[in-house]
Amino acid sequence: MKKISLLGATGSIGTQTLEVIASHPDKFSLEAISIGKNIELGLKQINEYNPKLVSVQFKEDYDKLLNEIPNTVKLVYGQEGLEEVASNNDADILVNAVLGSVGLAPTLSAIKAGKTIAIANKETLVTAGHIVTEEAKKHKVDLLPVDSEHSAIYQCLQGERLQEVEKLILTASGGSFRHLDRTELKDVTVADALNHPNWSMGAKITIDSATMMNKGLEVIEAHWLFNMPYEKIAVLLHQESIIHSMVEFIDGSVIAQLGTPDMKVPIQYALTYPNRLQLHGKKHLNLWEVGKLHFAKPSLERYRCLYFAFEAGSAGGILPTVLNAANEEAVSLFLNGKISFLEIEEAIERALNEYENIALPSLEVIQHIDKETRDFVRNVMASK
Ligand SMILES: NC(=O)C1=CN([C@@H]2O[C@H](COP(=O)(O)OP(=O)(O)OC[C@H]3O[C@@H](n4cnc5c(N)ncnc54)[C@H](OP(=O)(O)O)[C@@H]3O)[C@@H](O)[C@H]2O)C=CC1
Ligand SMILES: CC(=O)[C@@H](O)[C@H](O)COP(=O)(O)O
Ligand SMILES: [Mn+2]
Repeated sequence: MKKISLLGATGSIGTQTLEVIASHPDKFSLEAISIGKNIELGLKQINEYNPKLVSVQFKEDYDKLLNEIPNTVKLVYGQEGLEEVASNNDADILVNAVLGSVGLAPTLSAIKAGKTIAIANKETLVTAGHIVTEEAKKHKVDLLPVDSEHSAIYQCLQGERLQEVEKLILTASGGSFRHLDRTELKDVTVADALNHPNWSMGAKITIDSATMMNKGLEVIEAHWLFNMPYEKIAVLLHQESIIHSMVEFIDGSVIAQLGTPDMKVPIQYALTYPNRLQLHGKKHLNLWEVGKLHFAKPSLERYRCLYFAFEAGSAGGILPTVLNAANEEAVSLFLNGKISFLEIEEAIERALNEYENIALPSLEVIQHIDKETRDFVRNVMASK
């Protein structure tokens, strides 16, 4: 029986993780969950899954929930609550499916507690990849990718040697505006941007897919997870999202991982690794029905965010932190109707131009610059 704790239980990855857990009650049990603002769903999850430890984001919700949950459940809240769910319980594995760089401190707590981490929370690796991977190495903790592309690459690399890799090829759907050129992006709406062609996901990552910052963050995530230089990471437009990513080797062989777009596959693989389990209710890929797959080279002029991510990632230091924080803030402003779609990339470019680089930033510096960048983006976009 594998004991699981889950950060971000009420989100898109979180709810799918709970479904995977529920579908194999003989294999998995749930120890602890964190909930953000969605207390109604969180309460349902507590009653259905009966975790021993629950964290909520806000003190007001903590006070409210105390009288509504069984007294066998320990309730905690805030940043410390996230860290407790990540580390202070009997779980063997933490699924980190929280959104944003708020996931960094709990990830480090889980590593120090020796928990294996199934990581969906890519912002944590982008903002502090050198610290997270160093700590994981030091504490001999496995970081198992949940992101579909990185899970695909992880699967392609089984039994292979990293030094025989020529290139990691991350596939990208192109997002909700892939059929539009830049002049047509001026007046696109939030509702249009949230309409991803292939995946049903949380709002922030869906906007990231539309700007292609998602792929940019994934390039940096791949750099850290697979210890691969940026020159050996490439992005390929693939509109069907059936090939989840590929690895090219020095002899010219290319190994790919394919499947229908369904996040339960990489979630479950991270929970069962190195084994596999039946995935209940899944429609398997039928290439006879699919017929054709399409590929194209993404233009870095069209997808500015992908360009910024390659630049910031390659420069390293504090710039990936700035990139991530500026993006988180700009996407939030866009979702709240405060800025336009194209202003997301404008905000990120301004933030990147604002900072002198700092080599090998400490955790404290990262946390400071993360906050400062968010303030900068809010102020600069409000004063336009
Ligand atoms: N969705 C997908 O298919 C994929 C997602 N990912 C990555 O997984 C992560 C989660 O994405 P997704 O599930 O789509 O996101 P969602 O927005 O659907 O869910 C985010 C979760 O985090 C919680 N949360 C958000 N902010 C805070 C906070 N400040 N403190 C505590 N909890 C918080 C939310 O709580 P609440 O809703 O209760 O407020 C929710 O449980 C992201 O890093 C994303 O890039 C990677 C690959 C695919
Ligand atoms: C499901 C998943 O892993 C997402 O990150 C997905 O890749 C988004 O799709 P695109 O970024 O390719 O549009
Ligand atoms: Mn992905």
